[in-house]
Amino acid sequence: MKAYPKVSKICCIGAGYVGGPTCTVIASKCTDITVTIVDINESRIAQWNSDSLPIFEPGLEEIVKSRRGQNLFFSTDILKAVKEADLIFISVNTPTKNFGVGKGRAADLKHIEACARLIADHSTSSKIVVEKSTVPVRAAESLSRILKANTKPGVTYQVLSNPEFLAEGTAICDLLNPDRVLIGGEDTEEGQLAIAALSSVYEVWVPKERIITTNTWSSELSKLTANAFLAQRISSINAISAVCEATGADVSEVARAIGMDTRLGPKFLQSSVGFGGSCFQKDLLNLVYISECLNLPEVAEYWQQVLNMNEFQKSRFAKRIVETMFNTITNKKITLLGFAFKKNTGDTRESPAIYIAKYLLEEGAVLQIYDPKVDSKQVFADLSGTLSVNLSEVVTVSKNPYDAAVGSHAIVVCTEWDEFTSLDYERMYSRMLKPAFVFDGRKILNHKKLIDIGFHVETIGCKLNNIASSFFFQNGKHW
Ligand SMILES: NC(=O)C1=CN([C@@H]2O[C@H](COP(=O)(O)OP(=O)(O)OC[C@H]3O[C@@H](n4cnc5c(N)ncnc54)[C@H](O)[C@@H]3O)[C@@H](O)[C@H]2O)C=CC1
Ligand SMILES: O=C(O)[C@H]1O[C@H](OP(=O)(O)OP(=O)(O)OC[C@H]2O[C@@H](n3ccc(=O)[nH]c3=O)[C@H](O)[C@@H]2O)[C@H](O)[C@@H](O)[C@@H]1O
Repeated sequence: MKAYPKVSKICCIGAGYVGGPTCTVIASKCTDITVTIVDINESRIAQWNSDSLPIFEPGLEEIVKSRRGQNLFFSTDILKAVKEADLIFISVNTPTKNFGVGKGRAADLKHIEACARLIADHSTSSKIVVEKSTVPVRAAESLSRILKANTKPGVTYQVLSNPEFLAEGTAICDLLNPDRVLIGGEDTEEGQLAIAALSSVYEVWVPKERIITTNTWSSELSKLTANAFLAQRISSINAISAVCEATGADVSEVARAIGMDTRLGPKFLQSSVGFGGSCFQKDLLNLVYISECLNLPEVAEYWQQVLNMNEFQKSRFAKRIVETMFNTITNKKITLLGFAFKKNTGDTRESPAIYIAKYLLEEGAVLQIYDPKVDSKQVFADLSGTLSVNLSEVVTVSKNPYDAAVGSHAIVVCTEWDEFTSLDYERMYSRMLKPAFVFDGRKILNHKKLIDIGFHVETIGCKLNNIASSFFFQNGKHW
């Protein structure tokens, strides 16, 4: 068996949050490889080819602009790119199934299967096919079977698992300097050669000791496990935040104290309004479903609890807003700062802000929303559908935070954007009705300073000494 020839043409199917940045970085590091990123979504490809990229990711635009048209191409001509490539990444979406068996939990693999069939139908030369999307364990088996059942004479396939661990908002740093690159493949000579071929692409910039290889199933399961552990840490600290609120302990102090234990480490201990993003919930649901299918109900229940705790955290926070504002927010204007699921991204998928906004709207509030990277079209799309209110009458999306505060009773911080920490809160306060409330769902603001200004401040995981606002209630004075 000969080694695979050096990879010279890569096709990436799926120009989303993973396919776009991942293959852009490959193109920038491996200038001798032609990288073509393809998608069925024509407008997305048009945006990748324009000055206004379809996703915001710090550092991405510069790299795209430096390689686009050189060795990096964005195209809707999927067949051409597939035919020409010797290595194909499948980076399509694998959302939670919303119909049929496994509805609401299993991963929907229809896009992966469509790619497999397209590759099998149109390939006239051998390919390494790489699962980049997050998939259930043993998905590569189905992929392999579809490819092999439809193989043309003289064409062979090797299927590898190469899950992506980048986080949005830090994708480019994560890709340039990954903790590890994981490649799973068959334990056969051909499988090992395919692993070596993909590894050689990463070795251009990733130290070899950080490229780890496993069997295919371990690689697939490691991705689900990594996300499950990360989400579990957030749910764990959020569970403790509820205990803190009931006892007078402070979750930030607890997180600092436990995080200095080198066995635990300080990362992913930021208590919040709850985790969001397109993957934690989806991948946990998938792990729960797989465990149930494997007749492991105790395992399924264990991981389900991480999700339950996240729901509890979001609803606790939303209820607290209403309770604090005298148990009624009907017709009250509330300013939402942040709509993205985390800072440095415009992505709103599963954003806790959507949950909070819907809850407040159901309670009769009027929302004035500001997020530096989420436009009003996206906000209205995310809030549409489930509510019994006429959205355009009760939601305004502002271009700056000061406009969003005009006439408002409360500020609710849903996303930890850095710019929210340096706003002029005296100016915000002067535009608001009194008493003016701040609900800091991300624990990023200077609470003491806000209380000194006159705000009543509530946050996650600690009781604040709102002396200034108690004074207001005692004296009934208008501020
Ligand atoms: N978003 C993230 O930060 C991360 C996502 N992942 C995983 O990567 C995968 C992709 O995620 P995202 O990039 O966020 O999804 P996305 O929704 O942003 O992008 C997926 C793209 O695939 C395209 N597509 C779907 N079917 C296609 C087909 N048959 N032919 C051509 N294009 C097709 C869609 O039009 C879409 O543009 C998922 O499995 C996800 O779990 C893994 C790590 C990080
Ligand atoms: O598979 C995926 O999609 C990716 O999912 C996450 O990345 P991402 O969702 O982009 O962002 P995170 O930084 O993990 O944040 C997820 C959510 O948890 C929240 N979070 C994070 C950390 C923390 O300490 N506290 C906390 O509430 C964030 O605000 C956000 O809402 C993982 O971190 C990536 O490794 C993984 O590749």
